Amino acid sequence: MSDHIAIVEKAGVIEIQIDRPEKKNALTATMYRAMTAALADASARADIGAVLIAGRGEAFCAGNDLKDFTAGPEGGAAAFDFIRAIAAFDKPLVAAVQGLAVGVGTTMLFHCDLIYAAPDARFVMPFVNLGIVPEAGSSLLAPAMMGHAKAAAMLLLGEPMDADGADRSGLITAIVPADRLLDHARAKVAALMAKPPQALAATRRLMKGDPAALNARIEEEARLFRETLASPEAQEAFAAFFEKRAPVFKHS
Ligand SMILES: C/C=C/C(=O)SCCNC(=O)CCNC(=O)[C@H](O)C(C)(C)COP(=O)(O)OP(=O)(O)OC[C@H]1O[C@@H](n2cnc3c(N)ncnc32)[C@H](O)[C@@H]1OP(=O)(O)O
Repeated sequence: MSDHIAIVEKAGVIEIQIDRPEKKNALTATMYRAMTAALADASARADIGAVLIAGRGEAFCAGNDLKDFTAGPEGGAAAFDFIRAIAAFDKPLVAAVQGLAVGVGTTMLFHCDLIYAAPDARFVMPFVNLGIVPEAGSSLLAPAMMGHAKAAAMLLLGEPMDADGADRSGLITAIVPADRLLDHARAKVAALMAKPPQALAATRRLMKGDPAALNARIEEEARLFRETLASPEAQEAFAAFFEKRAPVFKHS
């Protein structure tokens, strides 16, 4: 359970609503655990047909809580459990994204089937800037989805991508006006729920293909992520964030 994750269940759909607007919906270990539990629940129950992920407030999700990353060697463990759960999730996943989607706020979307974004959506994967490496299989999925050159601007330079760019790159399904975003995403979930479930599940499995390469990449990323998290580069990047200053990286 988490105060900052609301689980809303209606008509065979579980909605995971990220609800920590004062921290731009940054995810703590407790929040990841609540999301992972909701996915496990949705997967296990025959009466649940789909999951919708949304963020309350002006941002979708500012990524991992950076304070949690400084919490010792276990920093990031709950995040990787969530990543494994969402990558292996076996029912349709729909996301509604407004405002910022940073780090895992973007990379979780690679595992969603339908992604609707408000015009102000901004997608950022700033791992290199933080002295760490990409996660959730994004080092494999981002180049595959948007091409190496666009993925490099996001993953090597840490450049943001706006809603139009994300629409052109195939990162999202469609742009929807902010005031209709959640209703639109819910209507698409309802449309999925009206489909023949066996055919829908089989089609989704076929579209995802053999998961072996993705799972291997997620684990390789996790290993490097743990290593880099403890590096002086990452420590400097996190300290700079909380001290509200630019980081200084040493070249030796
Ligand atoms: C396995 C997963 C890996 C990852 O996800 S790596 C990615 C981690 N995420 C980040 O690096 C994003 C860090 N946050 C930011 O860069 C900025 O924030 C934003 C661009 C998201 C928003 O900027 P602005 O609109 O100017 O808001 P603000 O004043 O910086 O943030 C409002 C409050 O939210 C806190 N906050 C925002 N993001 C995080 C975070 N990721 N971890 C912890 N706190 C965060 C801030 O510190 C501040 O708090 P206060 O009002 O107390 O100063």
